[in-house]
Amino acid sequence: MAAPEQERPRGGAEQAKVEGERIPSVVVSHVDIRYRVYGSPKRTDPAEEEVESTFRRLVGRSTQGLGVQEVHAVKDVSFVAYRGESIGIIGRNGSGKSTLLRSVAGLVPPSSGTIWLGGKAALLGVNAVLQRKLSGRDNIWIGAQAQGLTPAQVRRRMDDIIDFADIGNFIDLPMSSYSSGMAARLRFAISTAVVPDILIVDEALATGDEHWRARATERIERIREQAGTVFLVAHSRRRINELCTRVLWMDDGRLLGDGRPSVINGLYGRKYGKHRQVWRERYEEINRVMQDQGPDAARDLLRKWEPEGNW
Ligand SMILES: Nc1ncnc2c1ncn2[C@@H]1O[C@H](COP(=O)(O)OP(=O)(O)OP(=O)(O)O)[C@@H](O)[C@H]1O
Repeated sequence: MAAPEQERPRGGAEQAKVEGERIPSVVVSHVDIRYRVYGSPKRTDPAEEEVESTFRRLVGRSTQGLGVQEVHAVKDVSFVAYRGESIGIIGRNGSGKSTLLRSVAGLVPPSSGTIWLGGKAALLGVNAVLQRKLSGRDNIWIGAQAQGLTPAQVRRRMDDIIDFADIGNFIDLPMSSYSSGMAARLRFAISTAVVPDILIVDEALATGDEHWRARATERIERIREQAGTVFLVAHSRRRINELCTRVLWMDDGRLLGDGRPSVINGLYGRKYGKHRQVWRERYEEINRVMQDQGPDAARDLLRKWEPEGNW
């Protein structure tokens, strides 16, 4: 793995002295990512944007509008991640967290700048592709082999993966019959069956009950201990505090802060204050309602909070 000019270590023994035994796993150097979009202009009110983004994510309905524009989602971001770190990404909706991590996973090419990886990166996101028409068991076959396991290895690990996903008899039904929480659990179980060098988790922990969260947390912790690097986007600062050794704070596409969770979360809380916290809690509540009662109930709740919204 090459290092970019400005971050190039002095090498050999000198590097070990300077950085201890830290081994870089991801180097992101001056990365910019732009999307071309067809639609209405971006909302500027944070509350509106939050509700809209949540709604889009939950019920999959896109907003309509005219015109072509460019969204500059990630702006000149640079950092180095090391093996053994678990790094939380925080920032308001639309600040570029997912885009940055999708780019680290190789799914979105940077418009400029460079990303070096010291190993294989696996994205464990809400958008990971599984086959909805196939059963959970079939998806394990395909998904685990796609991650590099041999058929014999999949056979050996099958029970463990099924056990971890904890979806009972649904394992032999098509995934189209799964609740979003069940699908997320299966996805998580498949993605973590192989310990990747770099694991990227995008909000997977936001779905599910306390019991599931505890198990998922334990699994992430185990992967982290196995010397990989974990990136985590979560909408709860408590989760980030529990799981991460370092936090990157994205704001309007830029990397605004990088440091220990206690320090960065403190700053973040002061910047966004109470209003922000209210919407974070609402976000979690709407996720729960969506999962337990479905999209109609979620829409009712959104209407109650934001009567002016177009739900
Ligand atoms: N596929 C896409 N096409 C066009 N624009 C996109 C696409 N994905 C994201 N964007 C835009 O890029 C910007 C950054 O979005 P991104 O999803 O990376 O932010 P985020 O911080 O992860 O947000 P959230 O917390 O809502 O998930 C936003 O303005 C978003 O609308």
